[in-house]
Amino acid sequence: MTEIIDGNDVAQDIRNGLLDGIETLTDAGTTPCLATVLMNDDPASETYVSMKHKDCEEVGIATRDIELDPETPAEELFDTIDELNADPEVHGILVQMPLPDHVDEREVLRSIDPAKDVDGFHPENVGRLVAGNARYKPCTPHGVQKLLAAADVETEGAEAVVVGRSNIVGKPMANLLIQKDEGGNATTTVCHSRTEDLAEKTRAADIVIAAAGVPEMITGEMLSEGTVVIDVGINRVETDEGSELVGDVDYDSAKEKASAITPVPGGVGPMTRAMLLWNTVKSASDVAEIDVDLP
Ligand SMILES: NC(=O)C1=CN([C@@H]2O[C@H](COP(=O)(O)OP(=O)(O)OC[C@H]3O[C@@H](n4cnc5c(N)ncnc54)[C@H](OP(=O)(O)O)[C@@H]3O)[C@@H](O)[C@H]2O)C=CC1
Ligand SMILES: Nc1nc(=O)c2c([nH]1)NC[C@@H]1CN(c3ccc(C(=O)N[C@@H](CCC(=O)O)C(=O)O)cc3)C=[N+]21
Repeated sequence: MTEIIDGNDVAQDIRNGLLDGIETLTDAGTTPCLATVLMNDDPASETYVSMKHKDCEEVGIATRDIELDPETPAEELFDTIDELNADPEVHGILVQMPLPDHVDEREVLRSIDPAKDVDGFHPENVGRLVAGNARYKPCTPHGVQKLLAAADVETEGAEAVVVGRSNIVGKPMANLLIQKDEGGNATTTVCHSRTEDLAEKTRAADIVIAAAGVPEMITGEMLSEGTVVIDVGINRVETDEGSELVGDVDYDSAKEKASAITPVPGGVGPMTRAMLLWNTVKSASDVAEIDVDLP
């Protein structure tokens, strides 16, 4: 039987596991607070940001909701980030990607106070992650680690294949998998668009993590029996019945081979949001100098 790993369930467990810590911090006068900055008109981004706010509300994390017109001069975005950096009540800052073309994404990531960079995208935090001294694990790869742990998948000694090498998913995922740490110690191969024979790599894997942004590209035919399949992809495709959300994995054929698999939606997506809350609580706990148990 193939185990369907339910990301909504695991994410709910994470949120529940944060409640005590949030209460402790709030009672001590430090209510964790996440600020989001949205500067694009993409309806999907608006949906994700509003889901993040709803999650925060559920667990008692305060929020700031900043929306800038996509035409806004870059200077104004930097002023906004500076204000949030300086605001002692704000513990996490998330600037929703993508940004408009006239805004330099790297400059934005550098401008966020690394202590409030709950995405973990600031170069200082990227460096710390690579050096094995992470301050914030990036939310999506961290969420994948939690999903694997929840499904009792042993990463130590496993052959892991990550499909995709982006800065937000593929690279940090591979970094976590090779860490000498729980949820790491995997022998990890990173594949990308120039990989010669992808199917040869995925067939040799115990764990396949698909983050290519190509709808349903990983098929059952590319997998060996018993592989654990984590589908990070979120692609909106048009079908005869209207628009539909699909992953990077061809779910039906992959499910025939996999020992465990994540669905889309309801897999990695909710975990990304849960780990954002996790990082925000960690930030508040660091500021308050109060240790709280994190799930
Ligand atoms: N569930 C969640 O919470 C999140 C989901 N996502 C989703 O995950 C997916 C990946 O996102 P992201 O990393 O930002 O995407 P990017 O487009 O930044 O990166 C995609 C990567 O996949 C590689 N790739 C593209 N086509 C192929 C191919 N045919 N074979 C092998 N590798 C390929 C690219 O290679 P190259 O470098 O050579 O171009 C690149 O490294 C998207 O569907 C996105 O929507 C993203 C963030 C969070
Ligand atoms: N600074 C920044 N940080 C991000 O973490 C970030 C970003 N920018 N830009 C966009 C991507 C994408 N992303 C998702 C988060 C949650 C779901 C999610 O919750 N998905 C649900 C619902 C999907 C739906 O119904 O639309 C699911 O898969 O079940 C999806 C995608 C975070 N991103």
